[in-house]
Amino acid sequence: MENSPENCNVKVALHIRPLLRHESQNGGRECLDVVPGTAQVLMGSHSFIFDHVYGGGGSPSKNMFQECAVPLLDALFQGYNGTIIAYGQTGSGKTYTMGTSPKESSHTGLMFQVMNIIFDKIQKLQHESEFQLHVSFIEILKEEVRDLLESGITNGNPDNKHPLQIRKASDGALSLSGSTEVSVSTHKEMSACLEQGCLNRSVASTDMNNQSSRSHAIFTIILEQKDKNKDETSSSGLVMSEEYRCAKLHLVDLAGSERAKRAGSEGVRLKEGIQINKGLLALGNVISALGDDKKRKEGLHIPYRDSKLTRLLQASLGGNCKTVMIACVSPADYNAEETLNTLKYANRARNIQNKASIQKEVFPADTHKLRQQLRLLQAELSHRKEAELVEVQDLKRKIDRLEATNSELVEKMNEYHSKSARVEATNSELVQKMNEYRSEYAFVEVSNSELVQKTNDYRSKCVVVDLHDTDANPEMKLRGSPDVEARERQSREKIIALEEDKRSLQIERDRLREEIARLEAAEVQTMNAQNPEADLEAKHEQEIELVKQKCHDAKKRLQDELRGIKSQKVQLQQKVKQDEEQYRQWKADHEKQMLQLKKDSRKSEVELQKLQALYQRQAQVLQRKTEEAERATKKLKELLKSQKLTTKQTIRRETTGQPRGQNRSGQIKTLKRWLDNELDKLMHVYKLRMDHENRTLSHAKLKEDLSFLKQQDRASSRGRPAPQRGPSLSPNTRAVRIVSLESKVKSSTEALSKLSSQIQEAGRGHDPASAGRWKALHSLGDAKELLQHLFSIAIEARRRLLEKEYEAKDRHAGSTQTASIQKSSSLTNKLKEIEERGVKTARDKTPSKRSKGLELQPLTIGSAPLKGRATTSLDIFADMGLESPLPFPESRQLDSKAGICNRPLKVAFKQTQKMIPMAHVSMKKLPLGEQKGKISRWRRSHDEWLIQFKWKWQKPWKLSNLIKTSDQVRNSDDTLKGQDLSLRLGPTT
Ligand SMILES: Nc1ncnc2c1ncn2[C@@H]1O[C@H](COP(=O)(O)OP(=O)(O)OP(=O)(O)O)[C@@H](O)[C@H]1O
Repeated sequence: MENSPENCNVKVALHIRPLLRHESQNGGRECLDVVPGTAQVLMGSHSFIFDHVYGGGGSPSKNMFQECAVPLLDALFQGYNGTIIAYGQTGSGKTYTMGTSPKESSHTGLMFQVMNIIFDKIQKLQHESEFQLHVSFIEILKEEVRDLLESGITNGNPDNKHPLQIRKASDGALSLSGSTEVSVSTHKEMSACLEQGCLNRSVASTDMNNQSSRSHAIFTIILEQKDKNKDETSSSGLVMSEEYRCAKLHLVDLAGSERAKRAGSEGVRLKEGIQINKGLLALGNVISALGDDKKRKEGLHIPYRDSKLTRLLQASLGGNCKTVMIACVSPADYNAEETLNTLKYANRARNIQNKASIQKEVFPADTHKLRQQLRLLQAELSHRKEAELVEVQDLKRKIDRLEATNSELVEKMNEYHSKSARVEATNSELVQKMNEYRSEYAFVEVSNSELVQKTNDYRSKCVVVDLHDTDANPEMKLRGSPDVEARERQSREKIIALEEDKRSLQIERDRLREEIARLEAAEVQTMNAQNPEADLEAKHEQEIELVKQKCHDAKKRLQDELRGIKSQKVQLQQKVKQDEEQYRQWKADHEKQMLQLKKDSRKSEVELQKLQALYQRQAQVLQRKTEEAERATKKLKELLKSQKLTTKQTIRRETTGQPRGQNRSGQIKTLKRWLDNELDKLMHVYKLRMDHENRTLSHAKLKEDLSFLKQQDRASSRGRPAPQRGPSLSPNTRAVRIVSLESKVKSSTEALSKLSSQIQEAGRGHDPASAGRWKALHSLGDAKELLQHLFSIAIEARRRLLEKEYEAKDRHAGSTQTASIQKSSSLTNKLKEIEERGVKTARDKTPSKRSKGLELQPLTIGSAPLKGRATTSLDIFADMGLESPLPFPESRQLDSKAGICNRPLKVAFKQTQKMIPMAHVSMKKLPLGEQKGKISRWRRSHDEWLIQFKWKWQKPWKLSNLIKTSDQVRNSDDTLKGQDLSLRLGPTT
């Protein structure tokens, strides 16, 4: 993924904010001085130099973006990771500088401007590259990493969310598992993410800062780009691979260090402050370790793992990143201590060396598509999840509502129950009262009837008394008695009272009746009132059942969908795995092809070198041959000269009349020498002609090969199927071979023309049928001597011919023998196999019969030498169905050596082969010189044939060895021949 890293130091800029109103009101004075026109800051006796100083007499703050952020943005588009870290005590202006505040004022901060530039750049470069942007926003609060873009966090209350885990990838890069990466395509979308995160960030008021950040925040912009012009296109037009650059820009707003006392923090704020200081301390330690040259060189441990903050900033501090640290300080003198600390750390951070490299990756074409697909699917999945979440929440809300209604109803029901109990109690009271009244009424009735009875009795008694009185004492009646009157009055009063009682009792009875009726009505009403409640209850129960059913259905549906999503996820994972596998496969194939190509090119190079060596050697051979031919021509000339001289001497002798018998033996010798010379010359001409013929043939062959290769080359360059003959060659090999063949053809043409001129020169005046050649013969005696000499030469030639015939016969017999041996050996092998199979079957059946197989061992052993012998060229020819042009007499040595039996005797006798005694080897009969000549002739022709064969069939790089050995043989032959020739020519020349 990465190319060679580039060393770059962490750039440090100092940002001095102005004195705040409350600071100046509290009598705060500025304690920092900036040396004008430089980036040097003085604080008391301390002096610090930074890369840039903004504010407080340094460069204006507005320059900060151009000088600190723009280079990082340029690097981001080149593929480098970048980080901007704002560091400093609480209230020193980090959030203000970075613009990580949800307020409008954040628009002056770096983040807002970074976004502007990024989208401007994308707009400008969109014709060259494809871009994709993602953002993530996290905070480290109380040593826990939290996602600020996760849905569900509101107003910095992420307590209900799980903290993110830091994971280390196989390449050593750290990542946050499960952090939200939002794809953004517009400035608005990105700033919305920033705003959302800022709102979710933990902020609280302290004595030092009204809006103090309680966490370290990291806003990451991930820029993926694909160069449109850098696709590698294959000949078929398919895109083979794509180059991707994926770089990240981290914008870090740290929480400020604070003193609990000055910040006035208690409780939660105090705990937060402790955690913030812990993280910053760890960061300070890392900066110290990295900023200390000595420690760094000694390779001492860097305590990245001491806090989450340092772990996450590991790449930015001493890693693969271009980093700018903005140290924010307050100029107020009562913050001097903290400011000095910040300056010290910032100064140390300048020594930190990062190794930034371009985050480049080459993917196969479909990876991009797959990534997009994956992204789409992930988006769809999250969309679905969200939709499901909404649905579930709806259902939950519904359930809550229903449950509330249900509880209300239950409450009401309970109320009704208690009411009805109360009513029942009242009812029973009433019933009791009614019964009481009834009993009272009954009693009243009884008393009433008693009274009526009594009244009636009285009345009747009074009537009886009156009648009696009137009858017995009329005077009394007249006078009237006071007792009777009193009694009468009493009775009347009694009656009136009773009447009165009766009336009141009747009234009471009526009232009670009314009361009873009312109570009965009330009871009926209560009964009626109880019934709707039950209805309502039943209704509610039904509703609850319905809702429960709905919930159950929804749950089931959700479970099904979840299952579906899970299976989709599994499928996706499998697909991704498959794609990865395919990619791996492709990569492996590609690497294999690359290796093969490298191997081929290496081979071609070696081949080229070998062919060059071969060419040089051929050139040497040609030169040698030319020299040889020149020597031969010279010799020929000398011979011609000597011949002319001899003829002249003879003529002179004849003309001067010198006595012939004087130097007879000398004359005869001269004649013989002349004859030998004549024969040699003729033989030389024949040899030259034969050479010419052979060379013409090989020249034609070379030309044919050359034209075929050229034809092949032309066909392959036009993309047409090339005509095939023999093994297919790579274009490089073919080109090399064409060049070598062309040079060969050229040299062969030159050699041919030289040969033909030599033939012409040597053949001039040497016609075998020419009668002029016998002019030197003057007498029959001379002729007889010459004839005798010729006869001995002819006899010698015949003898040689005969020997050759014998030799040919021997060879024929030898090859027949070899064939029969091979046949018998194959038969033996077959027999062995059959027997072994039989033995095996028998062994499988009865293990005791195993020994039988061992009896056949000699046969196997017998054929072993044949099998085990070294492979010769003859075997190769035999394998290929070819015959050697001159079979080497070694065929006899296949199974037997002179006088030595190389196989078990029994087997040797069984087979038809013969042992060849030493004396029978025809070569042994020949004189040493001739034998050498014969072998060397055979070897020469064999080698030539072999070279031709190898040219045609073998790999060219094996030729050099062959030619080497062939040259060696030839050189030794030439030496022998030279010796032979010199021996023969010695006395003549
Ligand atoms: N360069 C500046 N010009 C004017 N006002 C500034 C500047 N820098 C900071 N301030 C003001 O100082 C106050 C504190 O700033 P800020 O909140 O950015 O500090 P901080 O370092 O982020 O503090 P903390 O670490 O507590 O979050 C704010 O009211 C801010 O408006």
